[in-house]
Amino acid sequence: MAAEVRGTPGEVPLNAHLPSSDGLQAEQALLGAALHHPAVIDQVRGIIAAGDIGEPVHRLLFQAMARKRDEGGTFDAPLLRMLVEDLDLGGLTVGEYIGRLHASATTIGHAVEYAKEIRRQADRRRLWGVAHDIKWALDTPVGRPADVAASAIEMLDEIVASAPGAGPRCVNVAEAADQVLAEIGRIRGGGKRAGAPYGMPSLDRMTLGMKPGELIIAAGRPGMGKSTFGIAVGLNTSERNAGTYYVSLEMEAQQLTERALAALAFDDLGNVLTYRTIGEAVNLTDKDLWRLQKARDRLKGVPLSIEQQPGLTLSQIGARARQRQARMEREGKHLRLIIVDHLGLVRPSTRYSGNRVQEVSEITAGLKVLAKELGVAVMALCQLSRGIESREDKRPTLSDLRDSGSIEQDADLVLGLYREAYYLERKLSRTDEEDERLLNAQQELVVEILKQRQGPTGSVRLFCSAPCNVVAEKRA
Ligand SMILES: Nc1ncnc2c1ncn2[C@@H]1O[C@H](COP(=O)(O)OP(=O)(O)OP(=O)(O)O)[C@@H](O)[C@H]1O
Repeated sequence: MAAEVRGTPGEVPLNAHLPSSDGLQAEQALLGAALHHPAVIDQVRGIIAAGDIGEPVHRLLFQAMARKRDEGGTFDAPLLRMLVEDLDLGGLTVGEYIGRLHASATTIGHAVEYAKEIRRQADRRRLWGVAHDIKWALDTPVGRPADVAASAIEMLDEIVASAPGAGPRCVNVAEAADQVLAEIGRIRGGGKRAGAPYGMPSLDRMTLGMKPGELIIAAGRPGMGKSTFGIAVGLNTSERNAGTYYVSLEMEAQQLTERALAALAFDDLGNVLTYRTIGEAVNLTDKDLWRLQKARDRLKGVPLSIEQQPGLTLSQIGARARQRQARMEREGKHLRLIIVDHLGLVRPSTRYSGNRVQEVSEITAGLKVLAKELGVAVMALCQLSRGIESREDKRPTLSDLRDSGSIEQDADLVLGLYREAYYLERKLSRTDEEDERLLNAQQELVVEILKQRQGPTGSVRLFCSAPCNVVAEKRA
């Protein structure tokens, strides 16, 4: 059987991958208890999986027990002997070992505690694994320290992300109903709705805001205003003190901030200050500079963080979002919204390399899991397929979602963004009627609610100044 793990700080022991004696005892006690009461396996499966069990023969027995329970069956010591190969464990067969586990089991009362200890030991072994990898990388003078750190963060994050007890996995429906009624009472009493507002009343009314755990897809053709919309929503949300994490895979933080400043400096008195002018810097008047100062003051203390590293994978986004959430909590703020700009630029894992449909499915499913795990809304901006351009009616539909049907499946809400002015402006010759339509549509963004899991579809017409990155409620 396995030897005990011993290590001094700074030193990675050779046997770190093996369970400690505490871990071994916990595994033996748990399996012994399960041999007397198979339901113990159901009880602990929210805490441990077979991969958490350190001793290979224990893992084998746990897998056989779990398989039986999955089939709706039960087991006892004789049946288990038949289910696993009777290997020689060095002077003892598996069959004999099962007999010992059965005979030495004392109580089932502590099964959950045993499972927690097994889990703790498994996580310690994983931590040792990371430490070992770091040490190996340091001893080997190839590779960049930043890459080693990135991979270590990813592995550490997997330990954090898979930790049990992040939230209840299964709730009783009556208790859930109590929670719904309590929430109704809270909102009727003037409390804020859970989640994050778009800050555009007509869209908030149609959707009830961006709820925790929701995946929202905001889709449109290039130039249609996806980033404009994403930034406007991010600003609105964070200005209402709802923490927002903007993952900008396309734009540098500076460009994004120029857009944010233009949006905040916007007034509807005709003093146009575009983000392009801000970026150019040379044509700014004193008044413009004063407006920019005011806009900058509005951003003080606003919980909006911009991630500007391109080429992030989904698990890197997840790891950074968790760090961001922890940091915001420490600062007394709460992360409510993650915006990914845009979905097509999330670097896929190597798992489905080349199969774009599977890659996109993996990313959208992962974003949905992230939303649920962190209890925040995730909005992913997404490009629509070129097919629209050859249609007479260029308003977006669900079938224009490129690459994968899973976007539509995984999303709780799909918003199609459409600016008719974009197309009319580019027409070589316009009829009088089109000229009039252009006049009306010049400052309009239509948000088509193409799918809403918990509500109606429909469309919302918003005011939009694309050059100033403003999207807002239309004046009556
Ligand atoms: N100064 C300006 N004058 C006129 N139009 C502008 C100006 N600045 C930006 N725009 C327009 O605003 C739109 C920018 O939209 P945005 O970047 O939000 O689109 P997007 O859907 O995110 O596009 P992409 O997919 O190409 O990133 C573009 O159509 C662009 O032409």
